[in-house]
Amino acid sequence: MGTIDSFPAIIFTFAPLWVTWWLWRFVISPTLYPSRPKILPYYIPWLGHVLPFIRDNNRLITRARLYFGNTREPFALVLGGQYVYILTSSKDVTTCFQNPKDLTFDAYIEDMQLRFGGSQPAVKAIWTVPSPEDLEKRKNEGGYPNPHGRHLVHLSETIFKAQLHPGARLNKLSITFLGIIHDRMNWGSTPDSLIRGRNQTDTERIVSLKGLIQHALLYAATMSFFGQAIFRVDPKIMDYFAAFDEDSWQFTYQVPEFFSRKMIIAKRRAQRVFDEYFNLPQSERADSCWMVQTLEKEMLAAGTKSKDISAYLMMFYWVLNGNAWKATFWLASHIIFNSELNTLIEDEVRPLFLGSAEPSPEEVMGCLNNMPVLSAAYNEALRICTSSITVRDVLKDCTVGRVSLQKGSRLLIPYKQMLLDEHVFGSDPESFQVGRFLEKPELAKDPSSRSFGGGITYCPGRFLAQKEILTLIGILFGRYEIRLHGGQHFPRMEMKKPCLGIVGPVEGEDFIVQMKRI
Ligand code: HEM
Repeated sequence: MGTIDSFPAIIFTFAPLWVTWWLWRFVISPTLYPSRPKILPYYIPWLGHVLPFIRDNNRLITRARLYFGNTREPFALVLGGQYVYILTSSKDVTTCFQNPKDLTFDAYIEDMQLRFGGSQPAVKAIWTVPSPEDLEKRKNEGGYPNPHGRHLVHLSETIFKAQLHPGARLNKLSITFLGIIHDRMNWGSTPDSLIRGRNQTDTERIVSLKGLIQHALLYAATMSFFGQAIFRVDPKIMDYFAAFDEDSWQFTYQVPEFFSRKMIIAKRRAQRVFDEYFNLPQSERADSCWMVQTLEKEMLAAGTKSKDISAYLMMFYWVLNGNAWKATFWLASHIIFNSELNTLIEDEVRPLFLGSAEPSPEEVMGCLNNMPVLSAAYNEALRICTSSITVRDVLKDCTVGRVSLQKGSRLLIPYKQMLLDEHVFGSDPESFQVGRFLEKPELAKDPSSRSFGGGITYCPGRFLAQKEILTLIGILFGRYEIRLHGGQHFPRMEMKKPCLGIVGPVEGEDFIVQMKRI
């Protein structure tokens, strides 16, 4: 009874407060401070837009963009009491990338390192700028050149680039990486678990497209970066990773353990493999790539322990493997689903494999780079399936476009907003149409085409990613005849789970294909 009586009292007390708050926030304040980004109205103070953001951030951001008249001016959301600015115009994004001093990535990456299992002292050590004495000592020990005296996090960015940007080191790694893809795509290499059926002479099979692609790319990446030893520690490393990756959004959004047990168990298993791997003597891991060895040496020299090195490199393993197989899966699916495109791609890639001798991975790669339909399909597939978001923290009050951003806020760049801009990519931007890039190949260089991000966090793996994706597609449609096995609907993109990279297919959805040797 008392509760019912007090209900109107609560309403009468809080309603005026709520109305005052709402008017201040969404009417008075924007009038007084017109240069600040406008905030999308919301109803519950502090919580703000948290729930719709987690449910489907792209839908919320699109709603906000349209609410503000589709001007693509920066606007703000409120997520758990924090202002989060959203950029949706390529011009503003370019401005943001030109200001890495005020708009930084450091706090976000530090937080990720801690959550990935790095200890406080190790994370502190890798963020500490080395003293001149330490630099001199490292130089004398033959450490990786550090002329600007960078702390290890920024030094590792230069190490990523030294391995992954075009040059001798990338060439060496690519020969191993692409060679393994060629090998895994051999008829005899497909694991039985991926084969659903075969004819008597085993010249035709029914296989899971997703399984085939995921297996070949994860295996090639794991082996070429970390060598045999990681499989000796535990041959199931790829399974643990795949199980973690399936629900890795729960990790990003810090979903409590009770609701994310499957992901947490898979992550722990994968992390244990990395821990044991980095505990092995280095001589047993001599076939790992230059970058892994160099990062390990630099981290040891900075005083970090093997467990912290393992946490850092497991984070790298995630970016290495989280996106490429998904992009390849979508590209292959679109080719298979569209018979006209299938024929065009086959016409382009088949001649590569018709000779009596098997072409070398480098020969194949050299040719794949110059195939207009394949190139257009690659760019279109990336455009459609990208859901990456770049995060920056506003360290100092600054201006982007016509609005001023306040120190202490966070800024997000959801690339999907630009990749689906019909003013750039033409009508019906959500549909897959190879013609967009076939007719205008220069679209791939448009500032709105940013599947690999930009600025200081511009994906250093983009060159390798392109090589692995094109190689796998080239072999799949060049060596084999691939057709859908019976009527199947096109696999759906997983839009219900938040995603910060390339979107995967809905759990359990796949294309089951007939694969025939030619
Ligand atoms: C289709 C495949 C891929 C896509 C779409 C992709 C996309 C991206 C994006 C959007 C970022 C920037 C994230 C941000 O700004 O916070 C990024 C960062 C990064 N990517 Fe990729 N990536 C792919 C494959 C790869 C591969 C194969 C590697 C490694 C060989 C790799 C290594 C990295 C690294 C190390 C970073 C962090 C860079 C830094 O913070 O300095 N990526 N990637």
